[in-house]
Amino acid sequence: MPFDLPFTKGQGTGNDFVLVSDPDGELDLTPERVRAMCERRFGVGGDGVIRAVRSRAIDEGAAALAEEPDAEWFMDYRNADGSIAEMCGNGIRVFARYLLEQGLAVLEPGSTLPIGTRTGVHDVMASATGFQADLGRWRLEGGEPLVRAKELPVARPGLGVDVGNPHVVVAVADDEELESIDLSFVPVLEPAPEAGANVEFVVPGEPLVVDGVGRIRMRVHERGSGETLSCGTGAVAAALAVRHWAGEGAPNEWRVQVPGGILGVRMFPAEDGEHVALAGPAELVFDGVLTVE
Ligand SMILES: N[C@@H](CCC[C@H](N)C(=O)O)C(=O)O
Repeated sequence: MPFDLPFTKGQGTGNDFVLVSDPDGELDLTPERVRAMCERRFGVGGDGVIRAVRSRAIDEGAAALAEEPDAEWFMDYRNADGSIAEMCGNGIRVFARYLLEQGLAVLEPGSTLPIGTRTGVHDVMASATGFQADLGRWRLEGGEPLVRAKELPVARPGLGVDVGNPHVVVAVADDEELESIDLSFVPVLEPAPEAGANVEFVVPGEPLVVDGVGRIRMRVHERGSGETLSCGTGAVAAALAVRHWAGEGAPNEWRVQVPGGILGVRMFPAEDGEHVALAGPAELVFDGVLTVE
């Protein structure tokens, strides 16, 4: 039986999402339904779907509650092709804005909102440009997969970066080369990571550092969504990769320019090792009601 599903459209630096509320975990979010919602001509349109579900209502939420009993809400993120992703850096800021505006959560000035995800609990707080999320620990993957992309003149070595979801960052020659890549075609990685990867094409700034802040330009092809105007975890991976390539003395603060705007990335020491935080805007655009088949 078709049923009505209220939704909110949101975006962060142009990475756009369809958000739905399902507090008791009753919605069967099949890949077909996600694809229909994200379809830009026949549906609402989006790079992904975000379901707000109470952590206690789903099995995956149990780990979040064990880590942080105050993580009442779980961000269930799906890519536009219906696949499940571990994490979404732009999505978590938009999710926080959604919870607050729906009256589902409260964020006192100076406090943090813990949000359950498949990569653990992440604290979100207000920031100058919108929200900042502590995305936790990260790691560089071994190996240098070769990256081929349409209109990229040569295959270039990439650097695998795991920020909860998988990324491969590849530096290209200059802005002209960055713009010329045709990301309507899926970049080819060799060897191909089993679970796929988001691929970030970056141009480090010249100069790289201005007033202590590193600068990067980036385009991205997202696993499960294609080229997007922005990828938050991708910006984090890009900053980590460029800092790694720059070596000793490279900054811990980065400004990443993506087609949809600017994101801030900051690495900082925490009790369990270095964490990385992502800051940027998060907007809700419109509300509606979908008829779901
Ligand atoms: N756009 C997101 C990342 C969404 C998930 C990604 N496509 C994946 O499959 O890992 C972001 O802002 O981080």
